[in-house]
Amino acid sequence: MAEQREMKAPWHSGKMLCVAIFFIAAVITLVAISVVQNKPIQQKYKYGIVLDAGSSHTALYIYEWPAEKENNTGMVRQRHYCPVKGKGISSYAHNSSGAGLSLMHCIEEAKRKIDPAKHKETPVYLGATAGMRLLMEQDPKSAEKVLSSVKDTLSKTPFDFQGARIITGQQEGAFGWITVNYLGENFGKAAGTMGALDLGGASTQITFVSNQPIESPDNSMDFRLYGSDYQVYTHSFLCYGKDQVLKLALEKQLQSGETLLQDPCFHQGYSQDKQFKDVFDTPCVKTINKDDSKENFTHNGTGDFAQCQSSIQKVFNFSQCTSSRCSFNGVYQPPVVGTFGAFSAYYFVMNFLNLTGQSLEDTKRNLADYCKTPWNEIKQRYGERVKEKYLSEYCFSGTYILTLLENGYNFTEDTWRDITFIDKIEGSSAGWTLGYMLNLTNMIPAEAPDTPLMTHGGFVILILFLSIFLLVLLFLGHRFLGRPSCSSPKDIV
Ligand SMILES: Nc1nc2c(ncn2[C@@H]2O[C@H](COP(=O)(O)OP(=O)(O)OP(=O)(O)O)[C@@H](O)[C@H]2O)c(=O)[nH]1
Ligand SMILES: [Ca+2]
Repeated sequence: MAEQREMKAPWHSGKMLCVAIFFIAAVITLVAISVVQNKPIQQKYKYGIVLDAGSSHTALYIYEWPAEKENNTGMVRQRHYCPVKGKGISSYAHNSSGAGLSLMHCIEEAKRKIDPAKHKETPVYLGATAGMRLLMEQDPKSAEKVLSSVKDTLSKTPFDFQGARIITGQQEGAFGWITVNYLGENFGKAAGTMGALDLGGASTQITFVSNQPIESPDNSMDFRLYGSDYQVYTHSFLCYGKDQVLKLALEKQLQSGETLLQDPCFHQGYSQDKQFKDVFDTPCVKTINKDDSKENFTHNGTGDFAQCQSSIQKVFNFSQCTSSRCSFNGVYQPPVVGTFGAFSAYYFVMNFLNLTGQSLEDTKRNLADYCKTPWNEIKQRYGERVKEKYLSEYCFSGTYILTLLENGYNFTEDTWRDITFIDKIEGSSAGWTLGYMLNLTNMIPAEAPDTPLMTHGGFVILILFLSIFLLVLLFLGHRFLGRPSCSSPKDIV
């Protein structure tokens, strides 16, 4: 009996412990199950649409991101790209209603790509760049009509239309810089940011964080992003996109009133009759120094890189500079520093010419070889897969890119290595559109978002692990130590 009394107290406390453990395990398991059930494993996505109304063409981008992580860097990704058929919206100056209509095919595609239940909450933005800036300068009434036409079309879509406007060159540069650094997840990190080089058809932008104070307020933008302050140098050169520079270069060569143009930037054997108005019909070409009685000129190629470079240098003014240092045309620019991502036409051209990832010297040598290749050989080699207009211009465009980077922005043999020619980063195109949308939807916070101590998945796994651990503990306790603790009184006797 004495033995029985001695055993009674441990049996009672053991039973209590046993019940407590069962209770805790059950509660934890229930919590874990409810956590798993309440939060679907499948992410909920949000969408945003941006139309890039460029000078040469318009493109529609659909972006998507997990709804619960919209403030984290690198979360927004490009889901879909739709190139609008035909030319840019500024080409509809004399047929403005055509501008809105031209977007319909891509809008229909966007409707199919995005879940109809999400259409109403999906913002759509249109930003127009240098082509519309030039049209606004040349013919503001037509520019307004073109903008009204695209606004009209976009406001009739099921999406949440947020406006169609001409963005400034400064915004274009800054948002391109935000895009590449957002996709590269560079914000808030010690490693620093990447500069952005964008070459369009009608303008070109250079944007980077300088290691010197920025002398001109027009070229300076301040951002606080993810807890870090950035002072960015940016400049957009209107008329220095590759299509407009071609017109400037032709105009310089046509100034003598010739109707036969021997052009070193085109391949030997290339010969095309062209209209003077195609060269002079732009506000970028100011001097109208032609013989009005003649409509056409013959454009012949001679294929000489060195002469092409000297001819292109004439479109830059290197002589006037009122700041401590300039790029060209009297525009202040601090020395280039850090890495750069070069996209849009920089990529199209350098990728076609296979000139990415080479030293400046090799790039020049290879480009010189390409330029001196006769036109019929070029057509034979690439004619099947490349549009003839693009094909004829690669020697000119490559030479312009080298001249702009080396003589214009002052990249050297050394800093040339810091330039990467990029098309996409992690599947999303490099360009201003993503940065523009992130800004307008307030998705780039000034401060780094509070990171939860643990991800949702990690929390679920931890809870399950703890539950299993407690059950194992209970089993072991029961098996080896606690026979008395979780057994019936009969067993003890
Ligand atoms: N070779 C080649 N050129 C292209 C391609 N796509 C566009 N281009 C040309 O490259 C130049 C720049 O194109 P984009 O970056 O789209 O220019 P954009 O946005 O229309 O012009 P901006 O308003 O000045 O930015 C233009 O001259 C285009 O005609 C391509 O796939 N291959
Ligand atoms: Ca562009």
